[in-house]
Amino acid sequence: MSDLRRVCILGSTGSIGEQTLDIIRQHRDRFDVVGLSAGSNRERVAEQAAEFGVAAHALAFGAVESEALVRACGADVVVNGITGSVGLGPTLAALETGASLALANKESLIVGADLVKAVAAPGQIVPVDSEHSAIAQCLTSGRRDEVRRLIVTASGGPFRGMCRDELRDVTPQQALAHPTWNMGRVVTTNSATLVNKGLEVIEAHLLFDMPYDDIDVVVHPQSIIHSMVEYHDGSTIAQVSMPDMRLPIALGLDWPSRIPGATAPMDWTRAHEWQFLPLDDAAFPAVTLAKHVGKLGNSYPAVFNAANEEAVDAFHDGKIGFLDIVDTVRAVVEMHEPFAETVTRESLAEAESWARNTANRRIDAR
Ligand SMILES: NC(=O)C1=CN([C@@H]2O[C@H](COP(=O)(O)OP(=O)(O)OC[C@H]3O[C@@H](n4cnc5c(N)ncnc54)[C@H](OP(=O)(O)O)[C@@H]3O)[C@@H](O)[C@H]2O)C=CC1
Ligand SMILES: CC(=O)[C@@H](O)[C@H](O)COP(=O)(O)O
Ligand SMILES: [Mn+2]
Repeated sequence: MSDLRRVCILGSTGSIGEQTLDIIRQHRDRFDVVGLSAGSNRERVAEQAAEFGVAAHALAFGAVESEALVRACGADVVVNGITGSVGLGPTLAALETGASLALANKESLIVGADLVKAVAAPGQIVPVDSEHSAIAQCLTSGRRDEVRRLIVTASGGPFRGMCRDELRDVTPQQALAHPTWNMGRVVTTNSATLVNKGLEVIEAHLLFDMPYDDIDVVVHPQSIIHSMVEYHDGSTIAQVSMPDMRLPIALGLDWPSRIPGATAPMDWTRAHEWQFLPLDDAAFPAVTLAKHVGKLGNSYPAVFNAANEEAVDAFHDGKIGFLDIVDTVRAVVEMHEPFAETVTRESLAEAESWARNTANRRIDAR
């Protein structure tokens, strides 16, 4: 029996997926790829399968097929790098198999919070999102009952420093020019609106059981400090590294072991400065809105996310302006009434479908 760690990569053709394969390419003596899935990019998946020796029956396309793959491939660790709330089924499937879940697909945890937490064993979800990986690393410095606050850092995105009026006419191309990270289209747009930071506050609450009022956001344009934990003795522990997702992905593959050379270390011989700024809530209200839906719970976070996914598409299709993204999300959230007292897969699907239709009706009426 081989002692290689068996890895299944969902969303293998995307930014997270490709970077996961980069790490495995350097460490073939530690990892074996046993499954690959994507949305539609068959050509790239075929190339990856040939390079990593993955059998044709261990390739899947689409969310439902990814779920079946996870159940069949016998992975020790499943990397969920799918984009969007379609990642929920695969996340639940991975947890049900008992595999470790290296979670980049934050949407699945946020929309399916109660369902995901009901099936996840303690420590089974290893966050790959850079801020949450940072917090997980910082949390090893003290006891949980000694933690006072989590401080989630935000780059501020490409429009940092702009007021609402200046944001009105920014273009999709400008929104995709992230100052520090090279990522897929949805998460990059969400960074520009700060919806990503809102989702990350909910993600932090769910992963680390911290009350919303003890989770702060601070703008740190350099993306070198990936987040921080403040302890009750006044000490703050920060995780510092270059903005390179290969570090949190590598930790996700074999937590808590570290993989040598996952990223280039900081160069401390060079002068550089770090800035910390308060969030401009008037220009970027998405974080406050996300905290509000997080506190409401039930299907509200799913509705927030689904409306945002529709609005992001509409923005890139030229149907709405940049400010309309969060305005649409807010309007849909304000109209929402949960379909059930207790969340189920069915009630979530119903709420998401309602949110998408409501968002699109509002978008089309413009
Ligand atoms: N990129 C990053 O640095 C970071 C990303 N994340 C999170 O990781 C996730 C992935 O982001 P990112 O890699 O940037 O996104 P990308 O858009 O680059 O990649 C998305 C991947 O998901 C696949 N996919 C899309 N739809 C489906 C579907 N219905 N079924 C199966 N697979 C599907 C795509 O396949 P195809 O190519 O065939 O369309 C692609 O492989 C997101 O949740 C994001 O928020 C979090 C932190 C950092
Ligand atoms: C790399 C990563 O984790 C992204 O989710 C990142 O957080 C985006 O940066 P900002 O949302 O801070 O602009
Ligand atoms: Mn992040």
